[in-house]
Amino acid sequence: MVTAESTSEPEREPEAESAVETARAQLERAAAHLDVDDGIIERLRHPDSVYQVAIPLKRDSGTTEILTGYRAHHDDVRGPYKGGIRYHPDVSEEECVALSMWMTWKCGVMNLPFGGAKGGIVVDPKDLSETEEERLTRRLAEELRPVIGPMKDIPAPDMGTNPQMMAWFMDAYSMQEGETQPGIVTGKPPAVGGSEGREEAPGRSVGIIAEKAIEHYGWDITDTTVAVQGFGSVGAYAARYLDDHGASVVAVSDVDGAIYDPDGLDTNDVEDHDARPGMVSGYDAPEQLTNAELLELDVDVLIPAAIGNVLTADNANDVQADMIVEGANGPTTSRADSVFEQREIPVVPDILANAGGVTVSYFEWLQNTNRRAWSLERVHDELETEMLQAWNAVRTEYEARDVTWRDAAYIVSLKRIAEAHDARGLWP
Ligand SMILES: NC(=O)C1=CN([C@@H]2O[C@H](COP(=O)(O)OP(=O)(O)OC[C@H]3O[C@@H](n4cnc5c(N)ncnc54)[C@H](OP(=O)(O)O)[C@@H]3O)[C@@H](O)[C@H]2O)C=CC1
Ligand SMILES: O=C(O)CCC(=O)C(=O)O
Repeated sequence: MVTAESTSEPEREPEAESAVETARAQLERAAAHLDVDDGIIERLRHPDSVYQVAIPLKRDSGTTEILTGYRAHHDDVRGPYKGGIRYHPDVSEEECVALSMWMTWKCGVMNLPFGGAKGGIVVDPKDLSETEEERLTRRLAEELRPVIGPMKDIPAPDMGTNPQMMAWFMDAYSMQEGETQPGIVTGKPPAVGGSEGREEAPGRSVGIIAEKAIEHYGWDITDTTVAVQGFGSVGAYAARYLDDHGASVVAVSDVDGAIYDPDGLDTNDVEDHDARPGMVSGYDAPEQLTNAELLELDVDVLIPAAIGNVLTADNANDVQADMIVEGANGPTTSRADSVFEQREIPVVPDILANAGGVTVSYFEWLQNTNRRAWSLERVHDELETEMLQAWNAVRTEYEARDVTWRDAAYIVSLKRIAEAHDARGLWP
């Protein structure tokens, strides 16, 4: 006999795929298409090293707190480690490792002479005054000194960090070295050797790649609707780029929620995270939505550009967008990816779409090395050239092998990285 109890739906646990599990599953899928030594793949499943630091922060109130920081180095076979520093309460060793892996693939797909790193501090930046931010960032630069350097590991901004913090970081490192070392960090303000165009670069590249994908599917950008989760360095510039190029950006969000206008928002009128964090959800728009509702809007292009793991097995079947372009790092779990593949919803991956940030960081590092500053126009032109080259390389694999866009981007990158490992040797 079937009892009421046995027929009731078992409560489903939310999907709990970790960022490292996602990153490894993505690597293994791509590796299956290539003839790469198993030893190299096994090596690339792990970071080279992870450095953990305890950072004393003297609060304005006079009390001292000990915060935890990490710097994960994934691979440097093609050049110095490169990747951002994140200030966020959810930072963990595991997350830094996954993010460092994505940096390796990102630099590979862009053909940049860098490897992958990522770091962060477990802290809510909204709880820090400006003087606390400065003390914390200077101390981080001192703590990380043994593992960073302009030819060794070059940090940059990520979630919760900004150009001013990069200037403090550069100053603290330079004071320890006894000489000005602008090339220790990228994403600085132009006054201290930062590149014009770095701040908007990751969002701009998301816009450039989304435009190419729209063109690839034969859509008209002026008939394309877009929803963007997150309105910071990546989300705001991506939304504004697409808005300026004729798309209708109908929804954007911050941590507290989303705003929606079916006729299209004026994205230049909405204040972004850098201008004033948390202002999006307070904007006077026709409708307010939750972040979860934004992800399920019936739009042409969905751009998750805030945190990781937002598209999971739990909501992938409810996503109504016709295409996803990843602005954030790791917004899609591998199980959600499988659902999208089955539903024939293309997912243009983070390692290609948001790679404009590290690409302009590379330009900044070149400018620092040569002590020359490039014009904004030159940065924009060279970024566009690099993004189109990467897009063409990925599209070639996508069409030749009949794989997903993510697999295609990984294949481009992994080929280059495996070839470098092979050439440097030590593989049986
Ligand atoms: N900065 C860079 O150079 C690059 C960043 N990335 C990636 O892009 C993503 C965003 O980074 P970035 O734009 O720099 O970050 P920012 O700190 O500049 O902005 C983050 C935005 O996301 C919102 N947000 C934060 N938490 C949540 C949440 N739980 N749900 C919804 N929205 C949220 C913030 O809202 P609020 O304003 O309320 O805080 C803010 O609008 C990250 O995954 C990062 O790794 C990728 C390439 C380069
Ligand atoms: O500019 C950089 O070096 C890295 C930016 C970054 O952290 C990222 O692309 O995720």
